[in-house]
Amino acid sequence: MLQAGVVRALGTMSGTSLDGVDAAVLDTDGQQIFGFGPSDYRAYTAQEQAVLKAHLGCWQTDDCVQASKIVEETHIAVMQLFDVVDIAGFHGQTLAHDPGGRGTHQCGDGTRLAQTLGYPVVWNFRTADVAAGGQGAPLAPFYHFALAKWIKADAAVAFLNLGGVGNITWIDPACDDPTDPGALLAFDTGPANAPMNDLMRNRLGKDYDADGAIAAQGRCDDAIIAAFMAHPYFSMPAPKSLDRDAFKTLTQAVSALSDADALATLVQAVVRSVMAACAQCPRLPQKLFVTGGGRRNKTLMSGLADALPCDVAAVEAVGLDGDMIEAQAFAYLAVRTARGLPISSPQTTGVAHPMTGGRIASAFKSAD
Ligand SMILES: Nc1ncnc2c1ncn2[C@@H]1O[C@H](COP(=O)(O)OP(=O)(O)OP(=O)(O)O)[C@@H](O)[C@H]1O
Ligand SMILES: CC(=O)N[C@H]1[C@@H]2OC[C@@H](O2)[C@@H](O)[C@@H]1O[C@H](C)C(=O)O
Repeated sequence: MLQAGVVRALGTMSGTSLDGVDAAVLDTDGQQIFGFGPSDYRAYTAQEQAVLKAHLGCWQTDDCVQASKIVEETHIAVMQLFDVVDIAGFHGQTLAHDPGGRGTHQCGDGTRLAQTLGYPVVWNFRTADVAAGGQGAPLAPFYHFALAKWIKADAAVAFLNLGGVGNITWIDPACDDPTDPGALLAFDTGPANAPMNDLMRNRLGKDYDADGAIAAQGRCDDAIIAAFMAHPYFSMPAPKSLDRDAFKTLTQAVSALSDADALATLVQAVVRSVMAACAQCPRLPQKLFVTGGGRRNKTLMSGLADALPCDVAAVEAVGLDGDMIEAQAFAYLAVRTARGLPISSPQTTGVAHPMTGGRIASAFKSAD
């Protein structure tokens, strides 16, 4: 049983970029943020990454034993570096996501983590929402709402996460609770780093286009962008969510271009999808705070700043750590789950009512 009041929660995230495990400590009561603790990161080796990639699209636990083992062991290794943890949130690795069809699948067993680490671990965050008719994603938005309060935002703001996939949360900080109908609107914007990373890996054997340096040399192919923006996803009303590889046609379309032109085109695809996302927000945010590894891509950041009619800045501008927001989010959601508070709502996943979610794995093996 979690003690009352503010607790020390450790959150972990292994995102769709497949780059590694982020882990971060948050002091919270499940509603307010009281402070940030230490954080750490464990990169996947090229071999581990290849195994995870080979299991993308896998739905059955029995078919992804090797991937689950990698996810569990890397998480345990990084989580063991932290002391004084009251509870942890373990997202796992999304291998497949099809909320309107087969569901959503994050691999990794939270019970193994809890029993090894000796504290309760909340996991399986997305399944209940999908079972109730929601998208199961994005789930960071309630944490983004708490962050808007933490930075004392006094006008509408948005957080844009640029991971493998992009997602945005628009927030009205005048509201008191994230489940208030007008408090926020959140959804996946489109592909972000995943297509660029895949291109870098396949063509140049590198993880990513550091700082967007190669993209900066290229020219965007406008016909490819026009075809990309005609995808029905962009006119679908929010909330909505995406699987990592939902835009395979974009990857195929740039395959005949030079490295620089292909990357410049993929950067522009992100910029245009974020423009479309801003147009779907209830009103223009005064500021757009960018989090996730994509904020380090200078070509992408200057593309966003040029294209959007609002201020664009990395979250570091307001004293936050853009590498750790998602890990902190799962620390926050773990405490909400332990306290019986909702973690999703009609405005975040499209589920009919605010929903609790997540399973709590106890540190102790059950007697049977
Ligand atoms: N210096 C850099 N220049 C360009 N891109 C970068 C740089 N550093 C990181 N990135 C990009 O950010 C990615 C990692 O981002 P992040 O950690 O936010 O992804 P993630 O945790 O998988 O996210 P999500 O769960 O949101 O998909 C890298 O794979 C790379 O594409
Ligand atoms: C199914 C899934 O894992 N989705 C991820 C992915 O990565 C970014 C975007 O797509 C977002 O919807 C989500 O992650 C973040 C942490 C979220 O749930 O808010």
